[in-house]
Amino acid sequence: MPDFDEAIALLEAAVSPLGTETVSLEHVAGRYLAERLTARSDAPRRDCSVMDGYAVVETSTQAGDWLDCIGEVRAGQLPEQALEPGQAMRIFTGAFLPEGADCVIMQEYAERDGDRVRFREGFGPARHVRQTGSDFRRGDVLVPAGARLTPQAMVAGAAADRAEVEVRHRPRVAIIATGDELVEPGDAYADEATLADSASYGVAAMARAAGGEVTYTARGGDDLEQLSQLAGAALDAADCVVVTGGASVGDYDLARPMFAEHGLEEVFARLPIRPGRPVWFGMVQGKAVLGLPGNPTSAMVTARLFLRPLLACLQGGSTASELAFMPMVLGADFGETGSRETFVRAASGAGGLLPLGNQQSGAQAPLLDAHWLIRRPPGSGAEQAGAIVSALEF
Ligand SMILES: Nc1nc2c(c(=O)[nH]1)N[C@H]1C(S)=C(S)[C@@H](COP(=O)(O)OP(=O)(O)OC[C@H]3O[C@@H](n4cnc5c(N)ncnc54)[C@H](O)[C@@H]3O)O[C@H]1N2
Ligand code: MOO
Repeated sequence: MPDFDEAIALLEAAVSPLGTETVSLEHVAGRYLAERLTARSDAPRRDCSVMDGYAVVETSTQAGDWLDCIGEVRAGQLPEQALEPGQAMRIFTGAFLPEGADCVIMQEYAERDGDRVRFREGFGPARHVRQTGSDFRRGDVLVPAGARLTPQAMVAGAAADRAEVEVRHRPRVAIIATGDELVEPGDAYADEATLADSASYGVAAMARAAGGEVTYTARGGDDLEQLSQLAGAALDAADCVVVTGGASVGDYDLARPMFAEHGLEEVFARLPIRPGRPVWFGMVQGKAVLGLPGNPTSAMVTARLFLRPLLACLQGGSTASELAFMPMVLGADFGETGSRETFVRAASGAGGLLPLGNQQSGAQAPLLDAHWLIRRPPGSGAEQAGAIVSALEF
């Protein structure tokens, strides 16, 4: 049985990125780049002012001395003349410095008298100039291929000065919830034997947030023939299929059997992790199929640990960027976590991460506060508040 890291490596090796398309910059937020975006010019293109004020030659400017004011320059204009020592030019934030100038004095220090200007003590020493190329140079890679266009990356992407960019297709995701007891939320209260299907709503939301497009959803009872039909329809409608429930070893656990006649090639099934031991992954007709445990907390933890990396791989991204565990301070004591590698659900508090009191796989309400997963190696002992733990944003 592979461990968690080995399972992720197996998943990454099995999945190839989807094709690409050219999309206008306006519509690429959240998409993964299929090409790298390089700078077409320096930024700034010339030395420019970061303040509203006066451009001067620093060494020839003393507090109290009058300078000749020779015109002005605004953002979007090229300066019309060079500056000599003893002169100043009115300048505004973002405007290019005239040739000869090397410093901008904020207008708050200026006393203007017609064509003359002088400055009060205390205007230095900051020069208030952004140097040519101090942001980036022509030819620099601003966003690498495989990067996701996050809101921050959109700024760099747009600064690359391209109207259209090549991105990966969004993965079409099918989600099938299995279990006789499941009904659509809204229908459960009237029948005691039923349960609102909650897990697939969380999984769908996570798939969308990770760039997926949910093109097919279905709920199936514990009936192999019916489930097999749903599996076929899901494979037709999507690039990858997620199944919740039916993953374990019970007589009615049919998630893997329902893909058998479609040609399931198992990559892994059952992992030594908690929660989520029954998680499984395989390829069917070249499409990825991920099986998550039905217990809602287990489903969401395994969706975070496997679905997000899977969707990143399909979009040309890396599993590593989705699984960026980081050192975090523990805000409260907690006990030993047992022989399986454990992903403890935690809230964030002022003093660090706070493991939730309810760590049951079937928990639903506590997920609201579960913003972190603390990764505990197999056999980890008790830990005290203040310890540094490895954690992943959930
Ligand atoms: N003998 C064994 N029994 C179990 C094992 C095992 O190794 N040996 N593993 C346990 C573990 S761990 C988990 S996790 C569960 C998950 O198994 P399944 O994936 O087969 O899940 P189900 O049996 O279908 O459902 C479990 C639980 O969750 C509820 N559920 C299912 N789907 C949803 C949904 N979409 N929304 C809300 N709730 C859902 C379902 O009613 C059950 O209560 O198996 C253990 N058993
Ligand atoms: O592995 Mo299950 O997900 O613990 O309850």
